[in-house]
Order: sequence, then C-alpha cells, then structure tokens
Amino acid sequence: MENGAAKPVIVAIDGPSGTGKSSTSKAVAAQLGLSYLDTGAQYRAITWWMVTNGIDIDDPSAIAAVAGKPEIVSGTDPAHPTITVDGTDVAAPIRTQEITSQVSAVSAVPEVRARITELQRSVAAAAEYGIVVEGRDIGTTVLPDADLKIFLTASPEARAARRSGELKGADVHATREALIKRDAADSSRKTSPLAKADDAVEVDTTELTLQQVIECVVTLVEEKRAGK
Ligand SMILES: Nc1ncnc2c1ncn2[C@@H]1O[C@H](COP(=O)(O)OP(=O)(O)OP(=O)(O)O)[C@@H](O)[C@H]1O
Ligand SMILES: Nc1ccn([C@H]2C[C@H](O)[C@@H](COP(=O)(O)O)O2)c(=O)n1
Repeated sequence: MENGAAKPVIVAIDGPSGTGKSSTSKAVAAQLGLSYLDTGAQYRAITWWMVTNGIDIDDPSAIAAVAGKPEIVSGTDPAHPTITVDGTDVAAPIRTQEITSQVSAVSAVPEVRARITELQRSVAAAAEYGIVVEGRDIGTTVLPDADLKIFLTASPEARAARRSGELKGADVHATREALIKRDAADSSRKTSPLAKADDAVEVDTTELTLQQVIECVVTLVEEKRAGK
C-alpha cells in the first residue's frame, strides 16, 4: 500500500449453525473498523427468490436454470448489514422457517454456488480497510488466501440452547434436531461443503461467552496484523 497505509485484512469465519459466526463477525468487524459480509444471508436471499417465484426446490436443474436471474446486494456496514433482492429488502423474510428449511437444498446447486461465490469475492475485493466474511466455505473455497481463517464450533446442545433462546418458547430438542439435519446437509453436499480449512484456527465456543469469543478473534486478527 502507498503512504504506509495498512493492507486490508481479510478474515474468514466458518462453522456450523449457531456457533456464533454472525454475532462474532459483526462485533469483530465493528471493533476493528472492517466491513462485514454474511454469506448465509445471500444463500437465504436466493432461496427466498426461488420460493417467491415458484421454482421447484426439489429440481436442481430448474434452480440452476434461473440462478443468474436475481440481483442480490449486500450492505457491509457491521452496525447495519442489509440484504436486498432486485431492490426489495428481504432481511426479515429470509429468516422464516420456510426459508431456513429449504436453504440447504438451494445452496447445494453448483450454479447457485458459482454465482454467489463470485459475488462474495467481488464484495471482499471492494472492502477498503478489509472485511470479515462468515459462512461455511469461506476459508476453503471463497477466499482461500484469507489472512486469517477461524473455524467456530460448539456442542449441538449449546447451539440449540442459544437458538431456542432467540426463538422464544422453541422446543430445544426439535431445534437441536433441525440444526443437526441442516449441518449434515451442508457438510455432505458435493460442491464446497461446510468444512474447516487446513490452516484455520479452531475455536470451540461451547464454554465461552460471546464476549470471550470476540476478544479471542480480535486478538488473533491483531497478532496477524502485527506479523506474529
Ligand atoms: N459464545 C456464545 N455464548 C452464548 N450465546 C452465544 C454465543 N455466541 C453466539 N451466541 C448466541 O447464539 C445465537 C446464534 O448466534 P449466531 O447467529 O451468531 O450464530 P451463527 O453461527 O451465525 O448461526 P447461523 O449459521 O445459523 O446463522 C445468537 O442468539 C447469539 O447471541
Ligand atoms: N458460505 C455459505 C454460507 C451459507 N451457506 C448455506 C448453508 C446454510 O444452511 C444456509 C444459511 O446460512 P446461515 O444463515 O444459517 O449462516 O446457507 C452455504 O452453503 N455457504
């Protein structure tokens, strides 16, 4: 970089559902003045478009044929992340149970992954000061040259308890089963499955508070920047 400006830092945070990727990534990005990208929201957004347009989710070739049609735009301010599809704000509808239960099928289609991966790389390349990108395949496939790769884990029980706390009154057992089912689908798909990159730092968050996880990741980024 010219004038001694710091090189943009690219941080990849992957892991199964409910391990704290979004909460951690947003807080780390805000604390370090970086951009933030929620790649799960992009897969949810394309799933929302497929469902809204009556595409048969059980037909990968039907999904593949229209994967290039929706225009998905992600706002990367960690204090106010946004997501639109063809100009419509979909931040709320992409979090419904209807979309959550169908997103693994849509995101397993190679044409969908190619489209969204290209979008993710262009967002990361445009981040002036650097970016925290969270998802399932960021360290392995989307940004294999990331400066720092983190893989968050937590026991299914801890993840289910966290999610049930969010969805007030939700049954912890049913939530646990749904998480395990989605993780199995995301880990077993052929194209860029959920996986830990060989050079990722694994952080088990089961016994850690969110604040402890944030501090741990901030320290790892600062050490990277200092060349340690
Ligand atoms: N270490 C932690 N201790 C307790 N609660 C946590 C911890 N980390 C995250 N949480 C809570 O768990 C819930 C899930 O966290 P979050 O949405 O960040 O997970 P995620 O990995 O991004 O999940 P998904 O992949 O399903 O989007 C949130 O309510 C969050 O506040
Ligand atoms: N890099 C990514 C991010 C997400 N997905 C898929 C698989 C998830 O079940 C789904 C929703 O993600 P979440 O909002 O729960 O983080 O999107 C993926 O395949 N690759």
